[in-house]
Amino acid sequence: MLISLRMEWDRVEDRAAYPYNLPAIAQIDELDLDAPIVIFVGANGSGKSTLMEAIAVHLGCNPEGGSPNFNFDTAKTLSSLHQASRLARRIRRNAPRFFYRADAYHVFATEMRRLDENEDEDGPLGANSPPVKMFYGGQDLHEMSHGQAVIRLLRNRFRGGGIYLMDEPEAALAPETQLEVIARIAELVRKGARFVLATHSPLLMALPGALIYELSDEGIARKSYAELNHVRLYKRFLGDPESMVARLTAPEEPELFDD
Ligand SMILES: Nc1ncnc2c1ncn2[C@@H]1O[C@H](COP(=O)(O)OP(=O)(O)OP(=O)(O)O)[C@@H](O)[C@H]1O
Repeated sequence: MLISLRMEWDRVEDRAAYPYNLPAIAQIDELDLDAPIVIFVGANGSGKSTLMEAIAVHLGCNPEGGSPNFNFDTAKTLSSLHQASRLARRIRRNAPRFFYRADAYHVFATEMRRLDENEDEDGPLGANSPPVKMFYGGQDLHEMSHGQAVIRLLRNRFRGGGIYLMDEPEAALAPETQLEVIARIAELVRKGARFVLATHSPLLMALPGALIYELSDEGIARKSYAELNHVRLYKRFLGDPESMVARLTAPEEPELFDD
């Protein structure tokens, strides 16, 4: 169970620098995370992945994705947010944990293949451990579609009692698969698992019992599903796509839709 992310502002040298200059991060003193599902929603660049990475590092996960046993990195630079914050939590030392991030998925799948092909190197679970792919349904992740792999991960790898971070899990998923993800996450939560998601999906935002934070230029605020900007925009669009597109594509200055 995650309890909260507490900022230690006295450890921050430059509040004007990334990531402390992001309005959402700047506003945090203690962010309540005490819910079975926590969801970060917000515009591109509002700081969702930055927050997710810091939580992942606190949990001992590889910030580029995977479990604590994975150790690869991409060109992405990790922010210092984890050094300036504390994650209060109550979880078993050996509780399974995993950080799925859509943007690093192919690097993760390639790392799994490399570990399974390289017999001289111990897998992430140590010497004589079974091939890593056995934990993902026995198939090389590169041999399935990205979306199929996400479902495998949720079905075969994630367990009740685990803690799972997912950054934009919807990136590869058809809407009907997102509904399957909702069902599987709800089932795992009933079995004691905990989830933290960053998402743009109005489907996943409807996960029951979720504590939802909206990140924006104004900062970070707890919101109900119906209050979320994303949800209101989707509703307006789907309620009348023709006129919204007509207004956006009109030769005169397009109208913005932020109310
Ligand atoms: N290493 C870095 N150094 C400086 N700025 C960074 C760094 N990483 C991210 N940023 C900036 O911080 C902001 C927040 O990035 P972040 O990836 O957390 O956003 P996000 O909410 O996850 O966005 P998206 O929805 O597009 O994934 C962005 O404006 C980004 O350009």
